[in-house]
Amino acid sequence: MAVFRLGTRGSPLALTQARMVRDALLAAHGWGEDAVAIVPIRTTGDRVQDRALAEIGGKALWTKELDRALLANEIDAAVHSMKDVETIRPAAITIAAMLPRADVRDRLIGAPDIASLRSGAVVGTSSPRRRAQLLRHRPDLRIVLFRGNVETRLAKLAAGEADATLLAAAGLDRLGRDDVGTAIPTDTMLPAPAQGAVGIETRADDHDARRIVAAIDHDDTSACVLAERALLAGLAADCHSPVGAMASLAGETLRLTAELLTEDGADSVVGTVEGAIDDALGATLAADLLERAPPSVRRLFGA
Ligand SMILES: NCc1[nH]cc(CCC(=O)O)c1CC(=O)O
Repeated sequence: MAVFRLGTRGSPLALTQARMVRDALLAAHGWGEDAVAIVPIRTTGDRVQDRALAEIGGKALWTKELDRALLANEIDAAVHSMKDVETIRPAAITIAAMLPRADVRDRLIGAPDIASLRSGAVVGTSSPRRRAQLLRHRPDLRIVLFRGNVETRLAKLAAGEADATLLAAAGLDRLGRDDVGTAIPTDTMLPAPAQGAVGIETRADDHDARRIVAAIDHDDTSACVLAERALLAGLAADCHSPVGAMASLAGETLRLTAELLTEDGADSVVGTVEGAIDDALGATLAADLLERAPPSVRRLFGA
């Protein structure tokens, strides 16, 4: 069999995730080391580090170059942090599998918890969700733009560019930095939709690649993350919107909680739905939230 080519971004976290996918494929198919090749691809999001994501085009920063490589048959599959994958994908690309989800929470680094940050403390983040959720609890905080990969952000913090920052536990753990920061409970900060999930995309018409990748799909993770993504679709939102969402499964029952906030965190709306996996829960919750949202929140969403 030809070598299976796995495209990925080149950041340390992305490469680690690609190796996790490679190892899962080797184990599932009983393949030797050389059966899967990791192909790093540089993305716009990696190149531009100094501006807010929304300013440099917002969408498709992390996926555009990987999409192109996939559609040009330069790779057979692409590995992504599902959190960074646009809500609406090209019809020729399909999400073929997800690895078991890691810790979905955010970790605060620089203070034991949000309440113990000093008055007026500077917190570095480029996430509108984290910013809004922090300001809701602590309107006195000063939020500064923090971008770059996980190591870059930790270095900025160490250099004193901020008093604290927030990072996904999943990314820190995968990089072996499980000693860094304190996890924030999800009822204080609802995570980003799809946080902690690694997904693998293939060309929609590549049935061999789909079958190869589907062998490592973790059903429960896929069900939860697809529900969270359906919510985003119902809101016409993406990973740059101040939205938190988290699904969980208890037996056959899927429970989806989400919240929408204004950018300053002053107004918000939260809701939960429960039902069977194929009950279109994301769309139902999106409609419910939009209906109940204060006008200040509703203005940020909707097609
Ligand atoms: N937007 C960057 C990004 N995309 C995925 C992760 C972490 C890994 C994950 O959530 O699976 C991170 C870093 C962070 O938010 O701290």
